[in-house]
Amino acid sequence: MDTHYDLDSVIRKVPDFPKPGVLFYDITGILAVPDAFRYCIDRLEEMCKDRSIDAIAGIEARGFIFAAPLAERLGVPLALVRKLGKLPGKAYEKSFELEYGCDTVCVHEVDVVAGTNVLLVDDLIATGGTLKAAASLFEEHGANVVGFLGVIGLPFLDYAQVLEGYPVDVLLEYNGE
Ligand SMILES: O=P(O)(O)OC[C@H]1O[C@H](OP(=O)(O)OP(=O)(O)O)[C@H](O)[C@@H]1O
Ligand SMILES: Nc1ncnc2[nH]cnc12
Repeated sequence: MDTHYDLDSVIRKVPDFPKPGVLFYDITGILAVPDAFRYCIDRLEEMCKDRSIDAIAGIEARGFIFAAPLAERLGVPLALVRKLGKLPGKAYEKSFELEYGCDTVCVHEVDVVAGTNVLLVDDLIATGGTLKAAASLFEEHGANVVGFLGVIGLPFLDYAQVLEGYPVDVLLEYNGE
């Protein structure tokens, strides 16, 4: 078992960013402390033990930071779920609503392999809209979404309801101000 690290102590809380009324949970504080970052990846890896995972999908941009080292540790391919206009190859697209806006996610068609088990990874899960849209990119083309992993969960924004039916795991939860 890894030594516990108090992640809350390094996550900065920024009121009214990027819009009035939003309390922003800033993971850059985790990245500034190697022990904290390593602890996150250790814990995420632990959560993947005894699960059948063929690939990791990481969500742009902050999700990439955690998804990439996790995929490398597990020895599985990493698919990048990117915002519109960023992928050079042929891509599937899906639009969705955010806590503070609207967006479109895309994935290269070649990274969606029918019949494979994909685990989706992000830094933070709020409404669950991003992950739900990302999941549909895979499921609509024959891949299985086996669950979602996040560093931070905001359950008061009801992601559990949006992602109902899937395993959802986070390292720590915040319940609003
Ligand atoms: O559960 P949801 O309500 O969908 O919100 C969570 C998403 O919002 C944030 O990304 P953001 O779109 O701010 O992009 P960034 O990672 O590029 O900063 C966060 O990194 C998640 O991807
Ligand atoms: N409150 C929040 N803090 C950081 N990232 C977010 N993504 C969506 N909501 C967020």
